Amino acid sequence: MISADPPGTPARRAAVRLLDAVLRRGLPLESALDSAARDVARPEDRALAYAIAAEALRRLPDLDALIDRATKQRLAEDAKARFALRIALVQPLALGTPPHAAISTVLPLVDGGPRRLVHGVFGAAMRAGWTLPEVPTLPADVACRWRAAWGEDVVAAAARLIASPPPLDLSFALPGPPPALDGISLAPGHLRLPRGTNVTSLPGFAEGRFWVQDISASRPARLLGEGHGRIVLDLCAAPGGKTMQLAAAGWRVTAVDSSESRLARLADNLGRTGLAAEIITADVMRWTPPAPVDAILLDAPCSATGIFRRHPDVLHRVRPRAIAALAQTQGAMLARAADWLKPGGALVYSVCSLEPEEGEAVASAFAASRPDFTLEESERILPGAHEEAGGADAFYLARFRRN
Ligand SMILES: C[S@@+](CC[C@H](N)C(=O)[O-])C[C@H]1O[C@@H](n2cnc3c(N)ncnc32)[C@H](O)[C@@H]1O
Repeated sequence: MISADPPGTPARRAAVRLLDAVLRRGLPLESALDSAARDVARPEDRALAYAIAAEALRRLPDLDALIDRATKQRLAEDAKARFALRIALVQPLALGTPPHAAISTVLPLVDGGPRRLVHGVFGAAMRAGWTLPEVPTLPADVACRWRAAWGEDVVAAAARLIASPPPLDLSFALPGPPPALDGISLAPGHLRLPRGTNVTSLPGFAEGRFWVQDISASRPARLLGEGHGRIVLDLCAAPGGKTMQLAAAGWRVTAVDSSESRLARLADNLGRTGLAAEIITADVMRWTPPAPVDAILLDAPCSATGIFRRHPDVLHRVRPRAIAALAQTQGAMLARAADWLKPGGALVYSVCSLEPEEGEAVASAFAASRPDFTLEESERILPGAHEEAGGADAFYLARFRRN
């Protein structure tokens, strides 16, 4: 059977399914893609579906405000028409899609349903020339949580950051970037290129001269310094940004992670960069190393609310209960890992979270329960850091020393 739908419709259908996966089922955007785009064959169309859904999540409160302004009776949060309108409106208002291309590919998704309503609201918004605010509005519960933790300035900086995807940050195995790349360096071994740069086509990528890693994500491994052949456990290591940094800094790295698929990416990354690490597939809560080690980096599983620019889904699906559960896991992992360290060794704990329950609170509970450890250094990276250069992910990191 030949479908009469316009060619771009499957990508929009996948975008609606992605929104549904995040907002109604609480799934991460990235992991929902395969299922949502199951009938989308071309990689470009999958990428388009992802980009539309991600942009709708960045702009959700503002899109909903427009929809509410144009409807006499407020649509339910999970109404089919609201989902279709979010996907239709975000395209001309934030992605530069011509309005007719946006609406003609969305209307087939509501055939036999609220087609007239979707068409009417979309047309009204276009005719009235409504726009989205330059600085997006954060979801109210998230703004309230971050305001209580960090204050109004941080909430405002976070809102400014979410307006666009981040620039491309590279980490280099060798000091100093190759001269062919023109960007800004914010730290030794770091180079920032404009957003949208295609990393695989850069000179030096195939030869493994660098890997993609946000400037903030490169901070935890820097806290361990040069390895000089000493042994480090990289716990929760995949896909391996910190493993590569540690190997490049002269550590003998054992990388442990429970996810086989993520470890496969780590192995690919090592293969491309020519760096070495022992790879172990294991649950950190069950595994034990054969002997005490010189250093440990625990980049623990977390809410990932610090990387909301890349993963705007976290703004809509991470709730306080999940944050509390993750903080508990982090504390348990930290307590377990601490016993594997030689006296004098360093233990780095990090999370890409913007929740103090996951960073500061876990580190202070650990420090209070382990007098044999000293907190030597800690850093909280908040939205607003490096803003003039394009921003940075939010992180918490701490280095403890075993006395
Ligand atoms: C923040 S990511 C790690 C990022 C990585 N360190 C890097 O720099 O590329 C957290 C990782 O923890 C892993 N993980 C979660 N629970 C785990 C467990 N119980 N044991 C081992 N790994 C676990 C996940 O598979 C995920 O790869």
